[in-house]
Amino acid sequence: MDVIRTAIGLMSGTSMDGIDVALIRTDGRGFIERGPFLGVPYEADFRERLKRALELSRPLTDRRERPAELREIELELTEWHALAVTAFRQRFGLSADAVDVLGFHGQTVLHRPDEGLTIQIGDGPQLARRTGLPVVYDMRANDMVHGGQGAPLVPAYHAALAGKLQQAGEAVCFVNIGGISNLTYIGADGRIAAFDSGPGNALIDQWVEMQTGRTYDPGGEIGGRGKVIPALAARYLESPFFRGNVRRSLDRGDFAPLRPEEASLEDGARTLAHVAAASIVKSAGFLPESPSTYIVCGGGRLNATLMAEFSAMAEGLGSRVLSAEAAGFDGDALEAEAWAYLAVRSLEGLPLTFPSTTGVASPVTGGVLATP
Ligand SMILES: Nc1ncnc2c1ncn2[C@@H]1O[C@H](COP(=O)(O)OP(=O)(O)OP(=O)(O)O)[C@@H](O)[C@H]1O
Ligand SMILES: CC(=O)N[C@H]1[C@@H]2OC[C@@H](O2)[C@@H](O)[C@@H]1O[C@H](C)C(=O)O
Repeated sequence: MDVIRTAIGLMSGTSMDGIDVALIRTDGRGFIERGPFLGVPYEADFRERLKRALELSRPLTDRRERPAELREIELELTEWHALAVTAFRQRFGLSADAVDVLGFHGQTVLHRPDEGLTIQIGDGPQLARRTGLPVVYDMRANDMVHGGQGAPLVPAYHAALAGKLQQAGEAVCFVNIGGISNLTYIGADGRIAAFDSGPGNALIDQWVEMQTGRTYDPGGEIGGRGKVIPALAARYLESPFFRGNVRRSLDRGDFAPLRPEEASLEDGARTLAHVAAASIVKSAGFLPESPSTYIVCGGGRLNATLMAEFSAMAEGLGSRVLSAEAAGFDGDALEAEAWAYLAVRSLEGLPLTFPSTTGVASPVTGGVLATP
């Protein structure tokens, strides 16, 4: 029988809003028992530090390079993760020996798949020392070494979850609307296709923050009062990203933010919600077939304006749209759960990525193990 491990996944995504912490028990294959979840938001000052880390990383050409200030931020990020693990353990009464491994994503600070470069900051050995737990980290690198895009990695977990769906026997597609959005299609025959689909919340967040100081559009309420400006939407939707047959993965900075003079607060938020919704539908055109059901996870599912647009577009094409919760999952926890799942797969030497998920030449494992 396969070994079942208890793993905690730690995800700090492109929205840079905090750390998602989730526990699962799994064999890294078909057995998955989902446990608790905790979101640990960053303080405003630290979000600024992360933005600074993106700036500092822009000129880097070697993924191991750490200019002094970037290294400082890496250690601060690692400490935030150690504190998040402590908070999670205390909240859910978990002793140290109740957990077998941590799956540590770190923070992507630069992602240039065309140059074979992806950089995640986060010090795995330091996190292992601070928590006293084994840590699997740096899970994107090996995929790139083998010709993959280095993202998305969550599809392996989506595929495992698909077996639990009532919709089994139909083509389903997980949509993650984070800072960037990505899709995982699982056909009725189990076939997988996955790729980044376009800008998600990051453009909306940047716009709303620039105009109001709030870090996102709560419930999509601001955008709900605006109208779509077609010429601005077209500027994003006519990007070469949506053309050509090779799907590529995205960096947070690949789509330029709106400029203040280009729209009112409300019209900008509405236009960018439209762009996020339409990007998913455009990219879904590259799936093997139109899915019967979309299952939406990530913070973007809480933006009602974005969701109304996406649902109308998808339903117009004959697909049904469900929130992760309606499908029996936790849409906030899913990426962190995935990182826990991938950590266990890494320990087992199982592939994390596949030709149909990242374009890697053949299925490869990944991740580096640090022990306390
Ligand atoms: N109540 C809400 N209303 C509207 N939007 C929300 C709400 N809560 C979260 N969001 C949006 O979701 C974002 C966070 O989503 P999520 O945590 O899925 O992203 P991420 O994991 O950082 O990104 P990625 O998946 O690209 O790595 C926030 O930045 C915000 O834009
Ligand atoms: C390089 C990087 O960090 N990419 C993220 C980002 O955020 C969403 C999308 O772009 C996805 O490709 C990926 O994250 C998810 C968790 C993934 O790898 O599946």
